[in-house]
Amino acid sequence: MSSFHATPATRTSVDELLEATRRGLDRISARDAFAAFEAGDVLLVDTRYQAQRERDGVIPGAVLVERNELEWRLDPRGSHRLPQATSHDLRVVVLCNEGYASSFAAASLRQLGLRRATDLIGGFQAWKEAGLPVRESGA
Ligand SMILES: O=S(=O)([O-])[S-]
Repeated sequence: MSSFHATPATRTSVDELLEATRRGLDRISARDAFAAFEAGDVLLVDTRYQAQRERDGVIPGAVLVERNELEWRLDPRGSHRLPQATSHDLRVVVLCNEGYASSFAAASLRQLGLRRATDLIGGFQAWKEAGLPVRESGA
């Protein structure tokens, strides 16, 4: 009977992977993201879970896309794309709760050709702590 032995070619820790991923992103602070959002220059994409949104609120004007749908909703060539996802030049700022998962998410969008995709440093928590606009989820 044969057995399967997976031998990883390399072993990278998640911290190393995160650091390497972030080298390819020009991450943005909450205040700078807000300014760009106010200027109509970014699409803010909130990938937090519904439970997090219900607990902490949402950013008015941010688009809600759960992480598992992100690539399908943002690919400008995809049949399931958001109406806003019309160009690879779109400046997308992905946010999660604290700004970890969003770095991997933004890197994935870059692989789709969204060359300006990045993520929000500190995530929603940093946004809220900076006193930037938040409203209740569902309000
Ligand atoms: O844990 S997280 O903030 O990266 S979603």
